[in-house]
Amino acid sequence: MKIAVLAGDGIGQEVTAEAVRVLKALELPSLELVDADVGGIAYKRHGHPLPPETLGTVRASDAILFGAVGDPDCDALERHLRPEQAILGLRKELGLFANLRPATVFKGLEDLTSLRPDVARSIDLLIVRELNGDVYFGEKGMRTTPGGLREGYDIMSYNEDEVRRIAHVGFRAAKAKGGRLCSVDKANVLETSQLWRDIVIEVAAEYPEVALSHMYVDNAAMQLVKDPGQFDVIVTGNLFGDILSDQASMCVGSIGLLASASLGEGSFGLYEPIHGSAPDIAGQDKANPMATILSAAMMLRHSFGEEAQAARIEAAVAKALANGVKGGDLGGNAGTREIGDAVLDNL
Ligand SMILES: NC(=O)C1=CN([C@@H]2O[C@H](COP(=O)(O)OP(=O)(O)OC[C@H]3O[C@@H](n4cnc5c(N)ncnc54)[C@H](O)[C@@H]3O)[C@@H](O)[C@H]2O)C=CC1
Ligand SMILES: CC(C)CC(=O)C(=O)O
Ligand SMILES: [Mg+2]
Repeated sequence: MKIAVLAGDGIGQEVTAEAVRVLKALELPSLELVDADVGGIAYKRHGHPLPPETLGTVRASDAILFGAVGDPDCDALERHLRPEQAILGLRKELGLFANLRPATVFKGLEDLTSLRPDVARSIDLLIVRELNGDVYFGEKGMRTTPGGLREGYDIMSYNEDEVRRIAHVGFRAAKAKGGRLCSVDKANVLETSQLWRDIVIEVAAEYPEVALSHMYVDNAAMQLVKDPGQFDVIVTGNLFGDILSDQASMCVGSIGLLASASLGEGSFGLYEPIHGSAPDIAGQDKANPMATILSAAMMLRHSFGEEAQAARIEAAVAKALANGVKGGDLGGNAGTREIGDAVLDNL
């Protein structure tokens, strides 16, 4: 069980340290953790946000525990040198095309979400976000219009195989979870989305037990706060999934609670909180590490088949929250380390 630990920038360092403490406390006999630089810190040390040494470490590992990348000092760099390219590069390079982002409200947090408690109580959602395509990976650049204006462009595209493989992930998840799959697109405007919808409908024929629906992304954003309980699984593209999952985090209380798994064809996976490096609170012991701790649980489940250990971590997080251990993101005053301690105490 060799895990590459890529803590990255800002609160990535702080939250990953707590997840590592939790993993070590499980005393798994074969656990091996190897640190590697990624993001802005890697750029500063090695001249690249995803140095070859880091890729080497990752390729020799069974899974990645990832913190976050992003550093305001690096925002003026050429795009290929910016910290965010590291996470995009890892996802693409390693073929991690399926990003699972569960959003479930923990018992006792129903009053602390951005929704009315009776609405929040119903949320038990999995967002399946495509991670290797869409506008994030299309041709992009700056050009000058015939009229002399500067123009930025980013090409949005999906080919049918890319849609088909993520559709299968969505259908399988929906089958396991409760039977409803909602495919979110913008087929009323975008050709990319029209193909997405056509292919999802094709794939649906293989999953007669799954109730498939389609929703435009603008409506989905609204429905997510109006009645999140209507969704079991949402399958959507890279951009829409990125946005809707940040929104879903506030339906369960905080972005500091949402974990994720990025998977490819095999057991290898990258596990990270859905949030970024949060420069506004970095280095202040204010970050909630629970999303990263829960990502470590997803890693044990998906990459190593350690269901009991994963459930143990999840139960410890739930108990810590039920005991009132809350960071500033949930209106409490527990620090990052204190939250980590509380999870450890409840393991
Ligand atoms: N996967 C990754 O590494 C990601 C990296 N980023 C990068 O992170 C940097 C900051 O981006 P933002 O748009 O500000 O998004 P962000 O997710 O870092 O922060 C958004 C807001 O949520 C708060 N927040 C985030 N995580 C929290 C936690 N664990 N506990 C308590 N509060 C938390 C922050 O303080 C901030 O107010 C940028 O450079 C961005 O590109 C953003 C998202 C994902
Ligand atoms: C920083 C971006 C590359 C990605 C992002 O916001 C995300 O994956 O949630
Ligand atoms: Mg995001």
